[in-house]
Amino acid sequence: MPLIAHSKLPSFARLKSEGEVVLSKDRANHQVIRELHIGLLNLMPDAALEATERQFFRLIGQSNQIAQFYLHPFTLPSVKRGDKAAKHISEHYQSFDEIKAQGLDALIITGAHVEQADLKKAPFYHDLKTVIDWSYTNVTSTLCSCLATHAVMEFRYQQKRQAIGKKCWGVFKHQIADRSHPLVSGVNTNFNVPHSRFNEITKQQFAAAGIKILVDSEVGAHLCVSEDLLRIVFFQGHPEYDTISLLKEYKREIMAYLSGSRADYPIVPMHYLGEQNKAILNEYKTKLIAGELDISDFPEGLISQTLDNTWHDATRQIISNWIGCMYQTTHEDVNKPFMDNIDPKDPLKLK
Ligand SMILES: CC(C)(COP(=O)(O)OP(=O)(O)OC[C@H]1O[C@@H](n2cnc3c(N)ncnc32)[C@H](O)[C@@H]1OP(=O)(O)O)[C@@H](O)C(=O)NCCC(=O)NCCSC(=O)CCC(=O)O
Ligand SMILES: N[C@@H](CCO)C(=O)O
Repeated sequence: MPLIAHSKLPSFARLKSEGEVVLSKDRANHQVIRELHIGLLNLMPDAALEATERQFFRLIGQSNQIAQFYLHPFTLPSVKRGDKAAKHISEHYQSFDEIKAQGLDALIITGAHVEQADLKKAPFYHDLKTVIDWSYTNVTSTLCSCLATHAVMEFRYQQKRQAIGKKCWGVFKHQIADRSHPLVSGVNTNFNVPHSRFNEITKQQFAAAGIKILVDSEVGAHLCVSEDLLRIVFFQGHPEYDTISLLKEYKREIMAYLSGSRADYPIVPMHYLGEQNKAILNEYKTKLIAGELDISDFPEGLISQTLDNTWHDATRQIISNWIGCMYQTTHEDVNKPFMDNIDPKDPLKLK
């Protein structure tokens, strides 16, 4: 929530010059206080569909205890679904036409499980492009996660993602590359983010497209913003992941090994597990391969008790900053992206 500079106390000006959100009394008196409407385009596979809803809903809810958020989940009909997920979607999700009629202040687009680099082969390619085109002109800010970042880079900036050659999988150290942007205000200078991907947009590609890198890491850029510094926010990692998400993916890979759909036994996600948990999983592997245990013995319950989460605080702060930046610029009418005095080329007046 922004501070109101209701007196000439020098600290207000000082904080404002440091990038904190400080409103003048006049601006505060005229600000429209209303609820916010945020869309969630959920492209995650069936098994992760509802967990992903909860991850993003939780982050939005925790970002501010006073503002009121209406969340609008939707998906694309071109994503193939099983019966259970299809029922959930038909009962609880809106259609894209309903979303357009409703109007959104902000949109989150999740990642999706598409391993091949060429996004054109994804069944939802054209539908996703339609949503992204609509959102750029109708929504104040769109936050893209992982594959959605790759898709926007291809659709809007002609930068195609590239196969890394192995899976970037684990929890990695990140550093803030530009401490002056309000999206990273109040975030620790170093923090961790989970990644789970076979593909990447390189730092050179972001730079060539005029995209600003705000958070960087040993596995590449994570948090970036479009040239106007707000309208598209890119995550390349999965900062929304639950503590247990990578363990569930690891178990899925062991199941793939057992069924013969992958040749090698998976290595554990990097920098995610302590020594004791690695030892437990190593012993499990030995006994599984020897036929003494099966997949039902996978020690998920035991390991989950001591898994660390070293990314959630930073993610919540970034989401809170994103909501704040969006609220300061969005129009009173949810169907218009910006207030009349806002320049869409520089909505935060940072240039
Ligand atoms: C790994 C699985 C298959 C696990 O699902 P399962 O149904 O097998 O889980 P389970 O062990 O049977 O447990 C079911 C319980 O766990 C919950 N659950 C399921 N998945 C979860 C997750 N990821 N995080 C947290 N909780 C999760 C369910 O809601 C359910 O909770 P209740 O029992 O309480 O209801 C799934 O999470 C999944 O598909 N994850 C992959 C997501 C993904 O593809 N991410 C990468 C995007 S990659 C990208 O964007 C780009 C890729 C690239 O370009 O290379
Ligand atoms: N951006 C608006 C709030 C949303 O209507 C304002 O600051 O008045």
